[in-house]
Amino acid sequence: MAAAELYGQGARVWIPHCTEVWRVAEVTRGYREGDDVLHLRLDDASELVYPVGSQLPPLCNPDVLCGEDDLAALSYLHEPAVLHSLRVRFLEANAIYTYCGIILVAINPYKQLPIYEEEVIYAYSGREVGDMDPHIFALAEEAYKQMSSGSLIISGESGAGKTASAKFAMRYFTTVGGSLGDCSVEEKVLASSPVMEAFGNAKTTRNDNSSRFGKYIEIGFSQTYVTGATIKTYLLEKSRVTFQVGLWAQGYAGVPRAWRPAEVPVSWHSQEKLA
Ligand SMILES: Nc1ncnc2c1ncn2[C@@H]1O[C@H](COP(=O)(O)OP(=O)(O)OP(=O)(O)O)[C@@H](O)[C@H]1O
Repeated sequence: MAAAELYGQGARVWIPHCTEVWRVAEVTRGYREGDDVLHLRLDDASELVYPVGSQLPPLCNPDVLCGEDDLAALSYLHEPAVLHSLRVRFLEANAIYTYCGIILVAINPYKQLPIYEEEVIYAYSGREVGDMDPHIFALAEEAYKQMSSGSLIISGESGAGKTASAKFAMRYFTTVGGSLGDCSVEEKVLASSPVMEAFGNAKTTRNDNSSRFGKYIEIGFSQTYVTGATIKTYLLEKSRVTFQVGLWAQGYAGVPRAWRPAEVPVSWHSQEKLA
């Protein structure tokens, strides 16, 4: 569709904003090919002449699509549309999960929500993705069905909730899979998390219980029963190696070399301290 049609009078667009990140504005004078400005009215009724440069601002989706549980259903899929949809779902419906095609986007609610109980697990068991609200259990069910080839890749910035999501998925597998004979296997699998965290986690400014390395967790099944799990660690990010601030300040004096962060020479730390 031509730009003049899309940016006609009354069309709504997103414009960047210094504190709100994106703000909605309405086109007050239809755009014509070659115009170098767009006449807009913001939601507080103030008028704005917006320089379009080489790119027109992103268009808003129709209100009816707001809060859709799959971002792929949006007419316009761009940063402000994604952020707005996730925000509306989170604030208005307390919905922390949203699909984006086969990907599940999760927002860390930083509080316990009543959506992980056993009855919720059984509600998702045997269902197809899309039958129910987006949920980590829906993806876990999908992986459980595929069994031999299913993997869940959980990524996100520090504190996003990767470890928590992995634990919810493990709880799902051990609940729907149960175990054959030795009924404590699933408890052992779940109980491995605190042990791993005792060795491998540390408090950072982003997360009180931040993982220092990635984990590849392989859950073994015999038919549909959980028989055990193996955890391989990987990606020990050097930037994630922690140290005590006091030691930093002393330039690691007296600290064995093996205990110092390897990637930064001690002298650098000393200079940093002096700076
Ligand atoms: N769905 C959730 N419901 C409630 N609390 C959550 C949820 N997801 C994460 N949290 C909480 O948020 C905090 C950070 O989560 P988590 O440790 O899983 O982050 P992470 O992505 O693994 O971080 P890092 O990369 O630093 O290890 C934890 O205290 C966790 O309990």
